[in-house]
Amino acid sequence: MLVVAAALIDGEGRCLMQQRPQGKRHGGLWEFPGGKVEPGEHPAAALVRELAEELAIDVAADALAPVGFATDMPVTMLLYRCAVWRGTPQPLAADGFCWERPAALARLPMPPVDVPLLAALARVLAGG
Ligand SMILES: Nc1nc2c([nH]c(=O)n2[C@H]2C[C@H](O)[C@@H](COP(=O)(O)OP(=O)(O)OP(=O)(O)O)O2)c(=O)[nH]1
Repeated sequence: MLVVAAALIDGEGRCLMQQRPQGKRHGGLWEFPGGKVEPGEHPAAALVRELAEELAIDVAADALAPVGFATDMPVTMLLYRCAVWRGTPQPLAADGFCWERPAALARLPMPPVDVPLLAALARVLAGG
């Protein structure tokens, strides 16, 4: 299963994470917004679609920069970062969300595939 997700980064270097609804796989855990890539869909286009559906924001595909990928079978997740979008993110598909620096986000319970990707994001944002 190919999943795409976004690290939305605000002007203070904080990243948005959202809480998966109870009752879903990994319900209650904190995740990057995103979702499954549909058959034949370009991954960046899938992420633009998911961000519109989940957060009601407009993102241009060329504003998405790859951070890395990780696998926790059956999920392989591609993480992109994005610092430019139109609109104010709304938690349309989540139980809530928060903006925190990656070091603070590491304390939140999250699905296994997110752990190495959050660490990769922290390195990228630190410039290393
Ligand atoms: N969006 C997102 N999904 C993640 C993350 N980490 C992680 O393991 N996943 C998993 C949870 C889901 O199995 C899959 C994402 O698919 P989805 O969000 O479109 O699927 P869903 O569970 O909401 O919908 P469904 O399977 O009930 O149809 O990837 C993450 O950080 N962000």
